[in-house]
Amino acid sequence: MIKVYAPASMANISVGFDILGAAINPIDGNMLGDCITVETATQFQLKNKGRFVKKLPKDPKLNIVYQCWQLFCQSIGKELPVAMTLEKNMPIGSGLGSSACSVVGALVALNEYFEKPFNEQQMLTMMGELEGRISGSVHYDNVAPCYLGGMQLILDEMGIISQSIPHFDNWYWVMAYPGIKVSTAEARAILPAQYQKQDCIAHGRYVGGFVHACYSQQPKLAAAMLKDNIAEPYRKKLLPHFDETQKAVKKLGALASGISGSGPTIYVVSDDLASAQQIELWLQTHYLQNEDGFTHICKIDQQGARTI
Ligand SMILES: Nc1ncnc2c1ncn2[C@@H]1O[C@H](COP(=O)(O)OP(=O)(O)O)[C@@H](O)[C@H]1O
Ligand SMILES: N[C@@H](CCOP(=O)(O)O)C(=O)O
Repeated sequence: MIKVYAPASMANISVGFDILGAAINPIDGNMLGDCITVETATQFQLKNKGRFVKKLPKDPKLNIVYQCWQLFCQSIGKELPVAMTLEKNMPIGSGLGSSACSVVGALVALNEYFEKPFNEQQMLTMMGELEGRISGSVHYDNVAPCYLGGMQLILDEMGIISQSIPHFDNWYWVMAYPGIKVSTAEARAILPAQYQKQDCIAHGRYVGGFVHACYSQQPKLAAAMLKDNIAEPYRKKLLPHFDETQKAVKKLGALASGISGSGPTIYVVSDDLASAQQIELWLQTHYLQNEDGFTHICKIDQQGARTI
């Protein structure tokens, strides 16, 4: 039997729409991600369990884990009789890469079970295709960090889909999921088809500046560059009182804040644990909308998907 844990991820990180993402890990030891097991069977079976199992599609063939198995079998050229179990611990439509957790967990578990028929690039290509089926277009900024860990910059050139870039070890990422759903496909559909020249120039400056600041280890500059002029102006209306929340966390010492993925989770950066804890408390009281909501103080997860 193989069991794989696939961690939550925050895509975009404000500056890198579709090209930047990081895997995250709560510092209190909680496992924020899906788990998938693969076992021997005489015919294919898929069982679902976990806190968010009720939010999965009713039709089992629409479960992305089933589609992972199908694509894996097609790519290998034969039907593989296995029993898979999805532990759906991640809320769907949360901005924490829930579908990526299932995609990466399922493909890594299958690849491990069958003694690695596919290499890293082949795996990432399959992951991107499956993520694209869900959101309407291929984007690797959740699957790459979830699979490989760390902060990943999507390159998609010369056969290289993604590579990791340095980050700041002392940064805490306070994540707050309010408990409401935002569909990634819908949050992509509301974005403009074209952008003004000055917006493209500013965007290049922000993402280039952030990557430069990460490499040269200038945390203040990096935090100042965490600006989103591509998605945030159009998506913030989907989140509860976003502008007020940003102002409030800034007063509590936040270095930066923004939308995680397509939302409604927000991330807040702090380099001080006491301030991160105060921010978390404020978010628990003011940002969460129902009992499904939660907060976690996280660090960037270096490992990515792993057998447990
Ligand atoms: N195993 C799965 N985990 C998460 N979503 C799934 C899964 N299987 C199918 N889906 C569908 O994929 C879509 C995921 O929605 P999306 O807004 O992209 O969520 P997220 O951004 O959290 O990945 C939903 O329509 C959901 O029903
Ligand atoms: N770059 C994508 C990321 C979506 O992340 P998710 O966690 O909301 O699925 C986008 O912004 O559309």
